[in-house]
Amino acid sequence: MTEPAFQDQYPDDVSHCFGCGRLNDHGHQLKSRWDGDETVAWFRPEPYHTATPGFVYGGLIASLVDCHGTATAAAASHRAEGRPMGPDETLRFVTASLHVDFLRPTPLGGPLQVRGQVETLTARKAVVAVSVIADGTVCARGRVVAVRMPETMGATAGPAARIMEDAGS
Ligand SMILES: CCCCCCCCCCCCCCCC(=O)SCCNC(=O)CCNC(=O)[C@H](O)C(C)(C)COP(=O)(O)OP(=O)(O)OC[C@H]1O[C@@H](n2cnc3c(N)ncnc32)[C@H](O)[C@@H]1OP(=O)(O)O
Repeated sequence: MTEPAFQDQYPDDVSHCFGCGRLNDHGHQLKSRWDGDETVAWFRPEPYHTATPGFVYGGLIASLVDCHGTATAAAASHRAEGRPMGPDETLRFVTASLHVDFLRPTPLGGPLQVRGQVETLTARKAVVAVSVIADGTVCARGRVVAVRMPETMGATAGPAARIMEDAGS
């Protein structure tokens, strides 16, 4: 049986993210999982994710790197501390820094593989290298610095909570 995705184990209060929140009907709902010591997610861009005809919009690619990076940080932290992921056991990470190099145009039409590798991990911070691969070719490389989420960013903390509530999510 397939392991549940990291994002499907996030508690409800951090599941509204546009890139990966399972409770965001308008978002990408990215799903990341372990693949040995690396992490992997698959995403098929739609025609409305176009940059120029036939190629994927860079902002979409950046959001895949972002959400796969922070999910990898959370999962790696759980693994390092020997704590299973789950809604009651939360090590939450947000993006402090997001860097993306677009190496070559990313073709639209097929699935993209997003792979993550933890470069460094401490209790408070993870640095994750992420590759975006189309049909075996690395089209973009990114690096995410993910830091433990401040309390002020929880779902009950800001106006976003009210916006999501109003939207019925
Ligand atoms: C069951 C499983 C549960 C899992 C559950 C997970 C839920 C996971 C939430 C889901 C949601 C998805 C999330 C999507 C990813 C977003 O898109 S998140 C949205 C975008 N990000 C933000 O809005 C973050 C806004 N920024 C902040 O709140 C604060 O600046 C931060 C990032 C928390 C950092 O706070 P700070 O007080 O500056 O941190 P500080 O202690 O100074 O630094 C900590 C470390 O980070 C480094 N650092 C800080 N900023 C930077 C930077 N810009 N560049 C490089 N390094 C930096 C520092 O140098 C320091 O490094 P060390 O000295 O430890 O080596």
